[in-house]
This record gives sequence, C-alpha cells and structure tokens, in this order.
Amino acid sequence: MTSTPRVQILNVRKQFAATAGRTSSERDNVAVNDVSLDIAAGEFFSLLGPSGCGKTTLLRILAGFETPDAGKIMIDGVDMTNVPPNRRPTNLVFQHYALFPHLSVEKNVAFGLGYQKIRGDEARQRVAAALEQVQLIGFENRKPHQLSGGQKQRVALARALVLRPKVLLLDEPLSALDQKLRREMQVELKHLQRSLGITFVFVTHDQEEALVMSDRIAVMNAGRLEQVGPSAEVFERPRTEFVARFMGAANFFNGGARRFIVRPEKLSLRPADASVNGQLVSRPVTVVERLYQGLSTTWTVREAGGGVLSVYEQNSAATQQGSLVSEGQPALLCWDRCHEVEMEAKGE
Ligand SMILES: Nc1ncnc2c1ncn2[C@@H]1O[C@H](COP(=O)(O)OP(=O)(O)OP(=O)(O)O)[C@@H](O)[C@H]1O
Repeated sequence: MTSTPRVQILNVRKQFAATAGRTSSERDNVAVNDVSLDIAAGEFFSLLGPSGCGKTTLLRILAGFETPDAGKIMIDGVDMTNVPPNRRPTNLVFQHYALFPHLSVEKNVAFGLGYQKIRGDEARQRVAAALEQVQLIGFENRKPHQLSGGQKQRVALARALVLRPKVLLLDEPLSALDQKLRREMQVELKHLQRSLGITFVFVTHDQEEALVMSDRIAVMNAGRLEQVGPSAEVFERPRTEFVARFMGAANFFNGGARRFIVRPEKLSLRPADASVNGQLVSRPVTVVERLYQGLSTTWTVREAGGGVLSVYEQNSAATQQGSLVSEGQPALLCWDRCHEVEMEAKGE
C-alpha cells in the first residue's frame, strides 16, 4: 500500500485577467496551466523555471494566497482548495523576508503564535527552539536593521518554523544574498530540512541551486510542467529541448530521424589522427575556441555541417600535461553512445 502524498496538486489552473493596455493573447495570461503533482512527506521539492513560468503563482496557490480557477489542492488527503492561508498546515517564506522593522527578532518570530493562541511559556519555548534551529541564539533583542542579509533570512525562516508547518513553502528565499553566502545557506537549509523532516517546496530560477538542494525537481515552462524527477535524472536525462537547454546541455545532434543531446561533460576531444576505440562515437570537428576557467576548460567546436558544440573538460592531473588539441585545428569529437539522450518530439 502506498501512503497518501503530503501534497497533491490536481489539475490546477490559474489565469489572471489581462492587464489594461497589454496586447497579449489569452494564453499569455494563464500563469498555471493544468498542473498535477504529488509531493511526498519529508521531500525537498523544487519548482524550477525561468521568470514568468508560473512557479510563484503555484506556490501562492499552495499557501492559499491565490485561488485556482480549476483543480484542487490536497494536503494529507484533505481538500485545502478553499481553506484560508492561516488555516492551512503551510507557511510561506518570502524572497524579501517581510520582517516587521520595529519589532525585535524575538517578537518577529513570536508574531504568528498569537494568532494560534499560543502564549506564555509555550510561546517562549517555541521561539527559543526556532531561533536555535536557525542558529540565532543571542540575537533575540536586535531589530531587523541590525542584522545582515543572511541573519534576516534566518529570522524569516524561524518565524515560519515556529508555527510547525507540515509544509514549508519558500519563494526564492536566497536570491537577495551574495553568491558565497547563498552557497552556504543552501547547504544549511538542506541540513535543516533533513533534520526537521518537514516537506519543503522551494521556488528558484537557478538550476544549480535546485540541483544542490532538491530530492526532486519540477521544471516549469509557460505555466506547464515540462519534467518532474529526481535532480540527477532531470540533469542527465532531460526529456525536452526546453529542459535540456535550461539545464545547460545545449549540444544537439541530428542523426537520421533521431535527434539527441550529449551533455558537454560527456564529450571529449582527441587529435584528428587518433585511433578511437569502437565503443565510442567520433565525428570530425574544428576547434573554434578554448576558454580556460581555472577548474575547467570549455572548448567550442564546429561540426562540418556548421553545428556549434561545447565540450567541458575538468582540469585534472592529466590535463596539466597540456592539451592534445588547439584552436583552429581539426580534432575528433568523441562520446559513448550511452550518453546520448533522445529528445521528445516538440509539443505545440
Ligand atoms: N497578480 C497578477 N496579475 C496579473 N498577472 C500576474 C499576476 N501574478 C502573476 N502574473 C503573471 O503570471 C505569470 C506567472 O507569474 P509568476 O510570478 O508565477 O512567475 P514566476 O515563474 O514565479 O516568475 P519570477 O521568477 O519572475 O517570479 C506571469 O506572466 C505574470 O506576469
């Protein structure tokens, strides 16, 4: 017997009224278009896609801040579609923290407990526990303007965790942080999710961030789900051209009736006269450019037919010896057939 998913999104659709003066077609205003999805208890699930693809709208529908035009939201098998946000076992962490500037850290975190009639000792204990979870013990009396960006984000997180949601919804929570802090917070957030066992639904447009953090990823495009699967599967085996490009695998080959991709890190370059073992596919190319990036080198090559491809070479002890191919010269582009990923025929 399979257990009920924590979150079920069933044929959800949301269309916004056309903005005055906009000459968009009706289809442009469909922010979420017939989306169905199950998310398991304890899963770290990401909604990934470019700006405007509908991920925030879907998250807000889960939180209860938007009502779908059609479809249902179920949590633990209970229909939540028309339940207001404060009666759902969910909490939303916003991109820009939305802290109360005049309240201390402690009061910001305690804020939602009042609405749940949790006061006194229990409230104090829950606030202390939430501050400990996000490593902010000692910051109780500070005001938001006395905190760094990362600390503000922790307060926002503690404010959601203190309410003990079954599902934590996070809308690009790390996007205001600089790159280094963002990387640190990604790891921290993932550890926190693992230790608490709460289901996280995380919205991001950053594919690396989604890969680092998630158990599964749903890639969205123009209101629809393009692909849903474990992180490695979405990365290694994209099913559509959109997902392949979004995950940075823009090497497209045409072979007879077949159309497939091979990821840049699965390709290698050999000298034009090298003998290639029969297991590998090889094609003659011309090396266009070598881009040295320290940890790696990206080569741009051109096929005889004119197609431009990228080859990613990890910097290793072997590559220190110097490259066997050079710019402007012919070379052989090689790959193992098992790394060819077939693309589904394009939809409408
Ligand atoms: N309140 C609204 N009124 C009208 N249109 C809206 C509203 N909210 C969102 N939209 C439109 O719905 C579509 C999806 O928006 P949404 O914010 O869900 O996308 P997103 O993928 O989260 O984008 P971003 O990463 O830029 O936040 C967009 O075309 C957007 O302009």
